[in-house]
Amino acid sequence: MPRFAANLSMLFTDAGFLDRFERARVAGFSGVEYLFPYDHPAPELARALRDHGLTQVLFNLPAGDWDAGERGIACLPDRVTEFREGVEQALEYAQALGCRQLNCLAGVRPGDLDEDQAWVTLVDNVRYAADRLAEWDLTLCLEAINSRVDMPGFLLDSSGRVMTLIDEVARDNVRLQYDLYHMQIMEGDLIRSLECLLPWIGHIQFADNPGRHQPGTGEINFSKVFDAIDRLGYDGWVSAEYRPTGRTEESLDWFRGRG
Ligand SMILES: O=C(O)C(=O)[C@@H](O)CO
Ligand SMILES: [Mg+2]
Repeated sequence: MPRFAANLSMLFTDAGFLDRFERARVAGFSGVEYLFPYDHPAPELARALRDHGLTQVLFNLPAGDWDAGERGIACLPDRVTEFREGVEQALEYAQALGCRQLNCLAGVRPGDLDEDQAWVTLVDNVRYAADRLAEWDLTLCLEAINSRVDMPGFLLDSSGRVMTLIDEVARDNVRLQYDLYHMQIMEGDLIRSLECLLPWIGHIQFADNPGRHQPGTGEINFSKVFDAIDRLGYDGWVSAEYRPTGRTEESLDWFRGRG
C-alpha cells in the first residue's frame, strides 16, 4: 500500500488550520502537507505535528502573492532576490518541521516576458535552490501543473518540460513532483508514464478528474494506479490533494478500502 499523506490545504477545510492535523491523524494518515507554512510560527506547526505523531511530507517555497493569483516566482527575472530570500525562509521551516522535500513552483510567464529569459531565470533559480537544499540533504521537487484548467500560462505544464529542466539543471537532489490530476488532464497514459518516470519522481499527489474531487468521482482508475505505484516499488509519499465533495471523512473510501 502506498504511504498516503493528507493535503491540509484541501482536506478537512471545515476545521481551522491547526485543527486539521488531529483530523488527519484520526482519519488514519501519518503524513501531511499543505501549500505554505509561513503564516504560522514554525514552533506552533512543529507542536501540531509532534502532538499528533505526523510527518511533514512537503510544502512549497514562497510563491509570490497567491491570493493575487501568482503561482510561483521562479521564472521571473525581476523577482530573483525575493526567490532567494524565500529559499532561506523555507529552509528555516523545513528544519523546524523535519521536512525533507520542498516544492518549487515555476510560475506563470507574463505575456511581455521573453520565453528564453523566463527559462534561463528558472534554471538559475532552481540550481540555486537545489544547492542550498543540498547543504541540508533536502530534495527539491518541481511540479508539472496543468495549463488547460487550473493554471493557464504555467511554465512547467508537462512532465516533459520538467524532465528537460531536471536534465539542464544537473543537480542530484532535484525531482519531479507527479500530480496524477494534472497529468491526467495534460497527458493521460498515467501508468505507462509512471513506469517511465519513476526514477525521477520525488513526490506524488492525486485527485480525480474532472472536478478535482476524491477518487471514484471521475475517470481515473485509482485502484489500478495505486497498485502500479506499489508494483514499481515507489517508496515516497502519495498525497491526497483533492477537494472533497462533502465532509472529508466521507470521501475516504479509497483509503479505507486499502486498509
Ligand atoms: O496545485 C497543485 O497541484 C499543488 O500541488 C499546489 O500545492 C501547488 O504546488
Ligand atoms: Mg499538486
